[in-house]
Amino acid sequence: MSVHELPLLPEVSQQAFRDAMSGLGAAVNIITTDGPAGRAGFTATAVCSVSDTPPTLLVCLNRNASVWPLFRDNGVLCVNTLAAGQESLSTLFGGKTPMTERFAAARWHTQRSGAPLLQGALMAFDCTITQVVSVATHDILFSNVMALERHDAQPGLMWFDRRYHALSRQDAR
Ligand SMILES: NC(=O)C1=CN([C@@H]2O[C@H](COP(=O)(O)OP(=O)(O)OC[C@H]3O[C@@H](n4cnc5c(N)ncnc54)[C@H](O)[C@@H]3O)[C@@H](O)[C@H]2O)C=CC1
Ligand SMILES: Cc1cc2nc3c(=O)[nH]c(=O)nc-3n(C[C@H](O)[C@H](O)[C@H](O)COP(=O)(O)O)c2cc1C
Repeated sequence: MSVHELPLLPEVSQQAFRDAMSGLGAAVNIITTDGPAGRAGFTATAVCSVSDTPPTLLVCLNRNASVWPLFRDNGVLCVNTLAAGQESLSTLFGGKTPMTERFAAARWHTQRSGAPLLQGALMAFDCTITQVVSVATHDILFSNVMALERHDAQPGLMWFDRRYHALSRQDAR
């Protein structure tokens, strides 16, 4: 049977999709930017490795987010992967909190792109945005990694089943 002959099925609802996606565990990241448009950051689990040559990752950003125009205009970002114990930062950057309040809760420095790197993050990927593809409600920000910082002796942080879980290295057998 070709794809054109498949019977018409009812659409998968937004809620059914979200419920199913809640079963895909993911790392928790704070994505930051800075530049002519100003400083901004948001929490994201939709982050993925794309290629190692050149080192490329992607971040999915909802175009309705208040931070969206700042990422578009600055053209740089940093993926700060959170460690266990940094859950409150994730909540702060994932809500409706004013930007100054979000950044006041931690210490930051810069590397090559000028985007803020979080002191004490598990990993920081300092990037230039190389390509933006709009799909449905989100923009996919393809980004070239220009510099890296690692502090990965700490336990990791996962978002799974709509809550945080600490992930220790000893569990990985
Ligand atoms: N990719 C995204 O834009 C994500 C957005 N969120 C936002 O964080 C808040 C809390 O999320 P949860 O507690 O996990 O419960 P939830 O029921 O809103 O989401 C469950 C799962 O569905 C997916 N999801 C949620 N909203 C989405 C969106 N607008 N576009 C694409 N995928 C989406 C994510 O994988 C998420 O973990 C919600 O406001 C949600 O919209 C959370 C995770 C990813
Ligand atoms: C655990 C978690 C994961 C999230 N992942 C994403 C994501 O991958 N992409 C996205 O656009 N928004 C994601 N969000 C929502 C954004 O963090 C939120 O919309 C952002 O802080 C902008 O909010 P604002 O419009 O109030 O500034 C996530 C939120 C939480 C709590």
